[in-house]
Amino acid sequence: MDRILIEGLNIDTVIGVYDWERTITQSLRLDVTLATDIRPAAATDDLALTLNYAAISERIQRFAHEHQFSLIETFAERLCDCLRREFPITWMRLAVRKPAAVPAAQSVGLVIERGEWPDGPAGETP
Ligand SMILES: Nc1nc2c(c(=O)[nH]1)N=C([C@H](O)[C@@H](O)CO)CN2
Repeated sequence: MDRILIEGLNIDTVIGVYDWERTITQSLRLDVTLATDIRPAAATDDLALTLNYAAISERIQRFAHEHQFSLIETFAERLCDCLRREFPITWMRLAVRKPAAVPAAQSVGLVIERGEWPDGPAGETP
């Protein structure tokens, strides 16, 4: 199965469990993988037949400005729900990194996968 990628998307949002974190915005860095068959769009050169990575990136930025979660877990789960409701995404992987959270670490974060992996050649895995 083909994949559309959005890598290293920086977003600013209110996120964190501590009082001081509720008064500031912090950066998260997102990597998004979206399973799709690119062949209909490639055959017709038509953006409407694929997942528009620009529109999805804008939606992610808007989502980040609209919400103020404590945990990156909640941010990730709710963002996947939102994107899967609004775009024809059958399967996605989302990595959320919070680079400034642990100074001794380059970044901390999580990866989740949601949806059904589309049928494909036997043995193919995400
Ligand atoms: N699994 C998680 N652990 C922690 C989170 C989180 O969102 N998920 N958040 C924090 C604090 O907000 C931290 O980022 C402040 O530096 C701690 N652990």
